[in-house]
Amino acid sequence: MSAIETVSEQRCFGGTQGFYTHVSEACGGPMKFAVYLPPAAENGPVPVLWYLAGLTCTAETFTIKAGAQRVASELGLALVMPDTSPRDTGIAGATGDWEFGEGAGFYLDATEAPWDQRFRMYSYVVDELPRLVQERFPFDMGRQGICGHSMGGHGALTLALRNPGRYRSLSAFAPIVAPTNVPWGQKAFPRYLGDDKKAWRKHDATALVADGARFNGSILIDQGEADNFLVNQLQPQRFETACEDAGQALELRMHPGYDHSYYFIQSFIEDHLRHHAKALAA
Ligand SMILES: N[C@@H](CCC(=O)N[C@@H](CSC=O)C(=O)NCC(=O)O)C(=O)O
Repeated sequence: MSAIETVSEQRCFGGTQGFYTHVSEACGGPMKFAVYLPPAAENGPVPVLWYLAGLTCTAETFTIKAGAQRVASELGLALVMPDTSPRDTGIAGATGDWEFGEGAGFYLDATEAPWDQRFRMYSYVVDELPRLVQERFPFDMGRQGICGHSMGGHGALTLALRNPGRYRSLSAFAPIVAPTNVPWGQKAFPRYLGDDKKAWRKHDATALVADGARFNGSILIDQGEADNFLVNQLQPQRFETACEDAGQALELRMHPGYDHSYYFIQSFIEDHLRHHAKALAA
């Protein structure tokens, strides 16, 4: 595991917004990530909220567009924003398609060549990056939450469901809840994971809940009703039904007029941060 190099650090709401890079073992090359440290971090370890972004996004997208730092500062919550995939992989077919490859890592460890060499975002986000950041930043790793948007919402749900006890709070904006049943997953999963759909189920939040996985707490999901991807790609009712059948606590809030953009995320990010801060209170 290589050292973290600082790209930039700037004062923000009394804390520090930083961008960093390091060489990742899991992803076989350089990776970028962002961290917001609230002012409370000057006095001791603070709880950590992981934010996983969607297709086409980088570590900058949420950091710049969501407007999360003001409330994170107030709540004493650190934010960590990983990139959405390895970059500059040189793998044929890894660029040029916004739904697959670079910028579209789907928070899984690919098992199919050539993707299995670099596209290992599950191990990166669950294992490598937490070990790295806890050495550098004053994080209370006993108080971690996870949130994400769209492909990153899929990441947040599947990582939390697969790692009981790791994350004490869970929320998502417009998540892909059933990738095995929608075009985004049906396009990416055969290439990353092969054709055996049994292997896809542990990367599908709805299938995970149906197969017995649970999150110990209530899951918050916000979804815009004017989201262009709602009917074809997102289908939150699939997850809602699975949670109802399983007795998994879920608050799914539908918002008329809101689309898939960061204007939607900006509008509700404060609710999510407060949801996490409440669950992560010491
Ligand atoms: N280029 C695409 C649109 C891509 C897009 O909307 N990406 C979303 C995430 S979609 C699911 O993971 C996003 O977060 N974009 C970043 C942003 O700043 O909005 C197209 O042509 O439709």
